[in-house]
Amino acid sequence: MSERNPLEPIRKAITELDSELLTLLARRRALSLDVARSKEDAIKPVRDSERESALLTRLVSQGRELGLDGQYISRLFHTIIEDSVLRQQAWFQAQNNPQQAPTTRVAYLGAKGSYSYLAAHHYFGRRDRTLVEMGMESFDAIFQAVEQGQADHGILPLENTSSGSINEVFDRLQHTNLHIVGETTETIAHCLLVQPGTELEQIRTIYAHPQVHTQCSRFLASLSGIHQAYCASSAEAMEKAAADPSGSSAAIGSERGGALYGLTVRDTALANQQRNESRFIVVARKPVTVPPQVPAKTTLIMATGQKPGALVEALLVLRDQGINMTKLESRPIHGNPWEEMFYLDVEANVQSEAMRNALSELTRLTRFIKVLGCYPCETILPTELDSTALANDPRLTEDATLATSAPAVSDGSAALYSREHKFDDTLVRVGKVTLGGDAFVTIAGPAAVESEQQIQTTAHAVREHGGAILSGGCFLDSVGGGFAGLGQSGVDALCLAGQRHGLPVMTEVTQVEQVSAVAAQVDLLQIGEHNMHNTALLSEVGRSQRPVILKRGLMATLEELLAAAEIIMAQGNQQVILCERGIRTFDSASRHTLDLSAVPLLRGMTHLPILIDPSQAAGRRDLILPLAKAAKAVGAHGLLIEVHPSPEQALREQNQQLYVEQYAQLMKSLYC
Ligand SMILES: O=C(O)C(=O)C[C@]1(C(=O)O)C=C[C@@H](O)C=C1
Repeated sequence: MSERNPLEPIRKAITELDSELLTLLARRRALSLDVARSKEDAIKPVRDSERESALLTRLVSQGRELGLDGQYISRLFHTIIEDSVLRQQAWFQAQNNPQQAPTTRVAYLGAKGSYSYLAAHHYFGRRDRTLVEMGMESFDAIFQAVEQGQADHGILPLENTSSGSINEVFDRLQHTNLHIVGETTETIAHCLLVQPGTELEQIRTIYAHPQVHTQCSRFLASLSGIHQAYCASSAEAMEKAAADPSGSSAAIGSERGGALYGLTVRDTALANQQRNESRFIVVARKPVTVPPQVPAKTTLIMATGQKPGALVEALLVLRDQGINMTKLESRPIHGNPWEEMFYLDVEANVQSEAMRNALSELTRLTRFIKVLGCYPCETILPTELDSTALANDPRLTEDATLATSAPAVSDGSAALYSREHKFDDTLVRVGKVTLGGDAFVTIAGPAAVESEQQIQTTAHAVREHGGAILSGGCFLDSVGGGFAGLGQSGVDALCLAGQRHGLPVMTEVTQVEQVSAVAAQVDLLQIGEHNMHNTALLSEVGRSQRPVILKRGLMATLEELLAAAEIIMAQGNQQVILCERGIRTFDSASRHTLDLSAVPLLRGMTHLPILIDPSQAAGRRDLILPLAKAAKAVGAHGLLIEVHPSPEQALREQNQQLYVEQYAQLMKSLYC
């Protein structure tokens, strides 16, 4: 114990500060309800992105002055604002539906601690409603309990980011008179739960719900000699693991659920996908109305009949009314082989004029149509603070008129990359980042992922100074004995760093066999200059559904680069981003010669986005800043920048990776 710095008074001070923070948070929440009251009078929407942006920008800069990093501030305030939005929405909803009782009987799958149980508490907790819990054995029993009046609400999982749609619930929705009255999206953090003291090697059986099996299939496949047993719910799985007298059973479930059964966490993050989320719907006998201040979602089912173009015609109705569709799912119709029922989620209030028009038109076009419910949209996407949005983008859009006559492919039709095939610029979405629009996007990271620590530190710097995507090589050429990359463990470390720092991630693939596994993990793939002519690799990436950066070969003409892009696109993948990274010329003053004229030329020849990689072109740090500025000036859509926490100790490319301070300087001069 330190006499000079005794612990207790410091802890006391922290406890007092934390209490103050809580008081302030409660005051903020009360104010947000005052805002709701004011918006009710003015009929203003709950969400105001401009206000959020202004608020966050000020908080991030104020926080920086106090030594707090921007990522931390924006994450913290997203949670606070999300609470504010959801509380306001719940308040509006209660105003609009005053008949709601303070207590509600909720039917959910499984017993205490199941994911549905947690979702029910989360959803109704926001509404200050007291729950009478009714754990059920099946989805059908939930529907029946609400249909027959034993329960007021049912909560049902509808889809999951790893395992997809829950067909049983979709199918049962075809045959119920219940209404969807709400939704909630929950993070499903699967943990391996055991009795206290049980070690991994003692486990003989793992219990889990079949959906959970699917979501954790990769983790489960990595185990050998362990019996994997299915359960009707995660709660039953936990019950079984807790009741095993030998203590050699484990369950997959949530940490909070496990605690209810006296189980402890042995392993975490078991799901195949980093973002493992489930969307639940809430059903009731009576529909609710959603006030105009609250963003609404409407779910409908329809059968269009089997004439050509029937579905397209129906979807065009939505487009014509300016209604955005967020989900389209099809399920067989029982008794009508090969006929499909379509489920649609649209961002519209059923009482709005657009939706009323759409419904009356759709009634004319479909064989069957029914609104399953209109309810408040509770997926609150964070307002992203994009430093690029602050930038004054001087791109030369008129250069698109440089279009050369579009080349054709062998059957005479226009090449897929050409402006003749598609005149408008392609926008490629990578997570929440858009490449190819007006924004100038910087992708940054080390030449190679060297360790977890190195990529975490770099990710922090990339994010803190406004980088949009984190990059890092994992499979590298080792010509001349250089560092060949960490392979799969590098990809894992890169993804973890991206996840922690809220950045999508990009890495290069060099062999056909890597593509499907890497594409399942990262947000953006890259084909390096040495592989621009590797037709097998181009085709394989073309079959994947990940966007891909295609780098120009050292000795390739622009037409050859575009021909390589065509190979990818011909396989189905239209999300190709081109990258100029220097070509071989007679002059060795810099490693390669950055061909900046490629940018305006390519902008005429293709609709695909174009990036510049000044790090690889120059091969030396001092040229990166001027070349990056030039890239922006000639109309590139963004940059690839190499940055390393200590470049002199880098395992490769020591001369071209920026120091973090240089990277910060570069970002400042590009964006501020
Ligand atoms: O200022 C408002 O309009 C609010 O509703 C408050 C608040 C917030 O919590 O700060 C919440 C939601 C809006 O999108 C913007 C800000």
